Amino acid sequence: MLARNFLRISRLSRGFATHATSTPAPPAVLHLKTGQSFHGRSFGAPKSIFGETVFSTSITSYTESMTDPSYRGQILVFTTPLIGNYGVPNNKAPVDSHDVGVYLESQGIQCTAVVVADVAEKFSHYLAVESLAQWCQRHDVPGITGVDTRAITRLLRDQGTTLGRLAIGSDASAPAPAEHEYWDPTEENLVDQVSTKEPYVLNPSGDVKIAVLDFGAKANILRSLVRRGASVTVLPWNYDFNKIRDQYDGLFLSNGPGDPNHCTEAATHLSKTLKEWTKPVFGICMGHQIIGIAAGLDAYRMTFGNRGHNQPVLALASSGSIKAGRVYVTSQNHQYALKLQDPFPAGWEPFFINCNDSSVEGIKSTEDSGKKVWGVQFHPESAGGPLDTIEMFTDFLAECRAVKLQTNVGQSGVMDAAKVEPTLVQPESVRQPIAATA
Ligand SMILES: NC(=O)CC[C@H](N)C(=O)O
Repeated sequence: MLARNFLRISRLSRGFATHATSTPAPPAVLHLKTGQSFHGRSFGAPKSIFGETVFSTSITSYTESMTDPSYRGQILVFTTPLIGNYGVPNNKAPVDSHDVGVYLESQGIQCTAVVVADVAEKFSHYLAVESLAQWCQRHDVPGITGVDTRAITRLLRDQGTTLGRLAIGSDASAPAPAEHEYWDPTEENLVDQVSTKEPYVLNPSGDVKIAVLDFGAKANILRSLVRRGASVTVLPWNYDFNKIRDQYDGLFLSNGPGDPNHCTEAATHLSKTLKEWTKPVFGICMGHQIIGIAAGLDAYRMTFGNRGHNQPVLALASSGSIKAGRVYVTSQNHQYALKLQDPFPAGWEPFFINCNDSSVEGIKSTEDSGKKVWGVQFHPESAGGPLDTIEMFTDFLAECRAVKLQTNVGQSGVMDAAKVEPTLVQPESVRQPIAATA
């Protein structure tokens, strides 16, 4: 009893640790390519970087947002003024064949830098092991605090997502970069940088076999499939699934960073799949955009995108747990969207629409198309954000199980496992280290 209390007290006191530094933080400036500069103080890594400046309206879950691979190349501005007050938990989960070895959304910080009005130097949470500043320092990611994030957000909202430079220390007194010096991450294929290089399998004994095309999958997408009993084979984003599709009961396309138009190779493979294969397909965010492109829709760049955990979407059709006419509050992080066109390509219909800006939030195959395909622009897996649409994973797997049952009826043997041999490697060893983005 005494020992338990002692453990509890020592855990609590660690949670209330303060990390005020004795030396004053170096100066920092956020320059925008459009000519505005915001002066503040540096925290995290003392390193200057370029990136694409975006804002998120999420109130909590800075740890999940910052480890979401879709933020690759981006300078993330939090509209919530106080960030860091619950610190950062340990991110190293036991690695086994059921899990991806992390508690957060990937191995490390994915965004290029963070911008906050007031970084919390004191943090308090029973799981916290370090402050936001210490975590950023350890991952070589710079931050700026003491800037007017409301003013920055209003600018970005009006002029759109803007290229930026975070200048730290002596760089902060240098003039702003010339326009041509700004680095535009969207010119690169960021998906190729974050996708797994080798296939790997999670939960190989699961009763239903799902292939995941990894465009930069958040860990909670993989967890959400595994925890519902699926065996999950994670494939590189440009893997031609058609070569092995007969071995699988369903195909899933993940989220991912950057411009979906860099991933036409995946869309080409997928259009073949959609023409020749009738098993269930589900895509989230980048995955949804790739499904849309394969279906014949266009993806366009939005002015400032949607980033936050409070985005309302209206369901236009019923499917599984989703009821037409209902509004669901969702987690989002995207800059691109599918263009709404009338009519929609034959065999497809809009599934969700955003209540704020009327952008397309989901598409699905029509009942009479003979297909079972769904794409959603938002993140049903949450992490962070509301769980209003989490049962879409259950719906997808229920459809996969139903199709598997039908397929197996009348067949003598089990499916031919010899045709595909994805190597079972522990996720840790296949995840790429976070490369410097400056
Ligand atoms: N979260 C995502 O998958 C984002 C998709 C794409 N990179 C976009 O910004 O629109």
